[in-house]
Amino acid sequence: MEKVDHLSDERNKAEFNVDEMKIVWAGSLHAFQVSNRISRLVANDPVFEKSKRATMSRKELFKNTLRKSVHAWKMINELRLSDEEALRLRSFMDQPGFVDLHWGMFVPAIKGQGTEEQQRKWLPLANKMQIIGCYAQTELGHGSNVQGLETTATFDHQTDQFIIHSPTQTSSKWWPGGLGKVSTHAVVYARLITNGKDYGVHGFIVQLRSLDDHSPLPGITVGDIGMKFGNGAYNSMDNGFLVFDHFRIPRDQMLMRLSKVTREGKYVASDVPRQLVYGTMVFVRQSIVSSASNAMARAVCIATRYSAVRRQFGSQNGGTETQVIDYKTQQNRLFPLLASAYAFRFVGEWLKWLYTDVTQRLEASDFATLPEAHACTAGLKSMTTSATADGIEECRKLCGGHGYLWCSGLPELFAVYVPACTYEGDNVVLQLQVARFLMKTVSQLGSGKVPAGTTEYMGRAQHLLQCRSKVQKAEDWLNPGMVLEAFEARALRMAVSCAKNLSKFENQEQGFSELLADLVEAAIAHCQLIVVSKFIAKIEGDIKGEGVKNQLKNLCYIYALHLLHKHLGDFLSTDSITPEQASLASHQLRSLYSLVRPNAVALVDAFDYTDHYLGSALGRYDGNVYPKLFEEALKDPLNDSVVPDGYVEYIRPLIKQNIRSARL
Ligand SMILES: Cc1cc2nc3c(=O)[nH]c(=O)nc-3n(C[C@H](O)[C@H](O)[C@H](O)COP(=O)(O)OP(=O)(O)OC[C@H]3O[C@@H](n4cnc5c(N)ncnc54)[C@H](O)[C@@H]3O)c2cc1C
Repeated sequence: MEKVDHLSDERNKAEFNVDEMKIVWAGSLHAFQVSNRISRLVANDPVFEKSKRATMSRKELFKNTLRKSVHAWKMINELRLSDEEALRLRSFMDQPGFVDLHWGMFVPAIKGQGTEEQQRKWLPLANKMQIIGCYAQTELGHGSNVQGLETTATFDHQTDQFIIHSPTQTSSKWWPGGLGKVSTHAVVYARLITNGKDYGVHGFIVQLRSLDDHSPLPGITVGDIGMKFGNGAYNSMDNGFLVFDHFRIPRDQMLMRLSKVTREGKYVASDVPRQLVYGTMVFVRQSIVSSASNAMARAVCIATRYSAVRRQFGSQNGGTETQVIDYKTQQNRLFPLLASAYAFRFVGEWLKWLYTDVTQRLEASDFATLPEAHACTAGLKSMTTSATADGIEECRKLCGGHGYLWCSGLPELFAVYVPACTYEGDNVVLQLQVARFLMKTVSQLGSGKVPAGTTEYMGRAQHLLQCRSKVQKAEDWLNPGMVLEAFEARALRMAVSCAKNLSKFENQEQGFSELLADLVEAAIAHCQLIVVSKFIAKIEGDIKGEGVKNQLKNLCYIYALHLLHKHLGDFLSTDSITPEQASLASHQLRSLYSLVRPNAVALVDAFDYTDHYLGSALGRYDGNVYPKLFEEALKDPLNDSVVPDGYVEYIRPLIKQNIRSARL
């Protein structure tokens, strides 16, 4: 049968080379080729089928995850996939599971915090998956406040062991992914106590389950914490609890790269600087920012294709109705999200570079840029995940009623994505770390210390505190210098205003608590400036492909001007722009929407997502939405029979007015 493409008209309208844009989106020709090949490999393998997840019981879903994970592992080995290809395969498999934590947290923790000897012992086992690990930090009583953790690791001089213990119910480990049912080992964070002194929280490698029959070792109680938000969704993951009852591990299972305990029980800090741990944190957070762009892109791809297919109102003389994507309200909600997907992609790319830079500097014992790198990754993790979670929900609404159907792919995407606002640091707590860093930077202005990296603009404080925007006509908002100056002035003025208000308090900490909300706003303004500036840097660079750069320029200014519009209060109250300039920005934004409109479908095609990965009846490549919706509906277990179970017991007695015969 000939394939229909309901979106071919849309694709024909594109004013740029989509294949070249695919390469820009992927980051390089090589990255595109890997993603393209691996995503199709996954899509064509029946084991990776995922459309029935919503109707599976928790146990079926969990077993299905085990099956997929082991099948993926087999493919990785048989096809001798590289680390990069294996990572892509797990990501296109698109089912949260224990492997995410094994590769994403357990292995990096050993690499970052283990001595060379410990790495030689544990990494080969982990790399072959002969042991499966998780990352057990959070407890029932404490997550954000890591220093408040209660689990103890007390050194026993006589046996040369640590005794790991959960002294209270609130000290039970609670949340670690992969812990509940699968992991054989964990990196456990506990308070190190030796010679009666508490040295604070440290990491330990702890075996949890027998490698013969998988039963928990004596002294360990472990299980799953129960169902989470949304059907299917994140419930494929066995987030777990863990209670220790005086469980013993050999001394050499303390992760000893940064500090160690000697045979005599002496605590010795190593000469390896503590800051090295931050390198791992920068790595994990940059990968979260990349995932944010992926999740945003998935949601936007679904909403854009469906908005082009869906028609409501506007028919004249029996003609076709208006595509909902042509409504300016739809564009005003959708196109900034499309622009955000690209913006987060490029800032994620830059963060990868930053990670390499930080690592090289750390190796040369240069810690100068670390606080700035740490603050900016924390802030970007927070800002991009919050915007993405909100963006997915907005895309669901953009798809009207059908967006609420499971088979739209959006409810599950939201349910799986939204905890990214909480794990790896609660988003508000992270912005407060950024705010502390900003307050410190402001307080040092004038001291001769020159702000660097993403705070470089603060070095131009004198100018930025006084300057007036030079925007005079709408097109001026397409001038990178003018856009950047408005964002820099706003961010700096908000930070300086917080610093001034803080200085009114005698007690700085009390002042900080009072001003928390303002401080978070200032931190967000700083992070938005980073994303805007990295997008501008991207479009000012060398970009190949007919029309590609033009499209990216349009998206870049949509991203910036939409933020300006959304946070107009900040821009106006800090006097960074005038009300007239704000209205010119809105005018320019509307023109940009018109430029993006004919390219919208091609711009989401550039993500190169397979229908398998999208998992959406609404976002299908061919736009053949309505037959697919029917097909999905008919698959529902309720439609297995025409007359439902329960008819005889309940419906019939009700309509026959014979309730007494109902089996209650
Ligand atoms: C799906 C999922 C997977 C997870 N996986 C793991 C894992 O593998 N391993 C692991 O160890 N943990 C894991 N976690 C736990 C996660 O890391 C913590 O939940 C997270 O760090 C937040 O901490 P919390 O739960 O203590 O939140 P809380 O800190 O209790 O947050 C509650 C509220 O208090 C606010 N708040 C807290 N402190 C402050 C402050 N100083 N100032 C202002 N407001 C504040 C927060 O903003 C939030 O609104 C996972 C969590 C989830 C949801």
